Amino acid sequence: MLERSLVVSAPGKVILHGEHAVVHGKVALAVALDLRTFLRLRPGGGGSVTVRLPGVGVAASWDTPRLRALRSGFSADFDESKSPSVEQLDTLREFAGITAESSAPESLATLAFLYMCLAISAKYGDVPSVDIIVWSELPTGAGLGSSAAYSVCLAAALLTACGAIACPLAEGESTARWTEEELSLINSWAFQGERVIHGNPSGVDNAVGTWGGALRYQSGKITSLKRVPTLRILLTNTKVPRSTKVLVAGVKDKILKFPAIMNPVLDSISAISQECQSVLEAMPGNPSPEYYPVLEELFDINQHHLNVMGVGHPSLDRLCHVTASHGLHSKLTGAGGGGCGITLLRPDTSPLAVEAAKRDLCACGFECWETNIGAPGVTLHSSSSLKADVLHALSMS
Ligand SMILES: Nc1ncnc2c1ncn2[C@@H]1O[C@H](COP(=O)(O)OP(=O)(O)OP(=O)(O)O)[C@@H](O)[C@H]1O
Ligand SMILES: C[C@@](O)(CCO)CC(=O)[O-]
Ligand SMILES: [Mg+2]
Repeated sequence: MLERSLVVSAPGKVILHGEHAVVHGKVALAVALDLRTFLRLRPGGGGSVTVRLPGVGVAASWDTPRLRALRSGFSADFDESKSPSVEQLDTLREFAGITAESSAPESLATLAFLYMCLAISAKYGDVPSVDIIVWSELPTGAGLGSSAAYSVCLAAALLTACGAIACPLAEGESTARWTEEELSLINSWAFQGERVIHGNPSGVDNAVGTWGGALRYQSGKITSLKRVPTLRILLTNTKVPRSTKVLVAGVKDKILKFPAIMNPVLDSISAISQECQSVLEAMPGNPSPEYYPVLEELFDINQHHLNVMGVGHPSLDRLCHVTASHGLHSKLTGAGGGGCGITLLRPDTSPLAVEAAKRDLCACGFECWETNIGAPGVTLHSSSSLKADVLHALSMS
C-alpha cells in the first residue's frame, strides 16, 4: 500500500472529427488539450475513504469496513475487461443514496468513484484508506472530455495506491509517466469509469486522456498521428448544459429507426476523419494557408452531418453563423447538444479578425479562448512542480 501522497493529472480532449460515429466503429481523430484535471491522493490513517469533488459539489466519506462489506456482497469478479453490471451499479446507487434515474453530475461522479475504488481494490488488494481531492481546469459536461480526464486520474491514482502499477516519480523529478503496459492498464480501468458515466462510450476520450498527443481511434485501435502541424484552434463554450449519455443514446435510437439513412452518414464521417488525417500528415510543421480550404470544408460537412444525427443545438448554429461572418469555419466537438464548438484559425487569419470573432461570440454569452493541442497524457507530479492555482485548489498551498 502506498505510503506517500501523490498528484496525478490527465488532459481533456478535442475531437476534430468522428464524434458519435466512433461509438459505432468509425474512425475518430482527437487531440489532447492543455486543460487538465488534477487529483491528489493522500494515504489516510483513519480507516476511511474520503473524496472531495468540488467541481460537482461532492464531499463524502465512507468507512473502509463498510466498503469491504459492500464489495464482498458482489458475486461477480471485478476486472478491467468487464463492464460494470446493472446489479453492481444498482447496489452502489442504493449504498450512496442515489436514485436510479439520476444522471446529475454529482451522482455519476460518486458512482464512478465507488465503482472504480471497489473494483480496483478487489482485484489488486484491500480497500485503501485514502483521502482524495479532484480539481479540474476543464468545464464539466461541455464536450472536452471532463469525464474521461476524471476517470483516467482515478484509475492512475487508485492503481498506484493499490500497488498494481509503480509510482515512477524519482526524488528530485518534477513529472513522470508510466510504462506503455501500465498506461494500457490505466486506460482499461478508465474506460470502465467512462462506462459508468456514459453508458456506452467508444473509449476515444480515455485513450486521449491516457496517451495525450494526437490520436486516430477506431474500435479500440489507437494510433498516434505520424505528424501533427501546429493548428490554431479557437474553443467556444456555449455554456448550454447537456449529457453525453443522453446524446449517445439518442443517436443510437436514430440509427435503429432509420438504418439505411443514418449508416451512410456514419460512413461519410469516417471518410472525413480519414481525409483529415491525410491532410494533417501531409502538412509541414508550420503550414502555409494552402492546406486550409480542405480542412475548413471538412469542418462544414461534418457539422451538417452532426445536425442530421440530431446532436446539434441552436447555440451551436449561432456559433457557426457568427464565426462564418468573420470568414471562419466551426463545428461542434464532443457529444454536442450544446457544450463546445471548435473554430479553425488559419495562419493568415488576422489577429483583428480573431478578436472581432471572439467579441461577437462573447456577446452571445459564450466563453472562448485559443488553445494549444497535443498535450501530454496522464502524468504524475511532484508538488513543487505544480502551479500556485493547482496547489491551492488541491489544498496544498
Ligand atoms: N472535475 C470533476 N470532478 C468530478 N466529476 C467530474 C468532473 N468532471 C467531470 N465529471 C463527471 O463527468 C460528467 C460529465 O461527463 P460528460 O461525458 O457528460 O461530459 P464531458 O466528458 O465533459 O463531455 P464529452 O463526453 O462530450 O467530451 C459529470 O456529470 C461528472 O459526473
Ligand atoms: C460522443 C462521443 O463520440 C464523444 C464524446 O466526447 C462519445 C464517445 O465516443 O464515447
Ligand atoms: Mg465525457
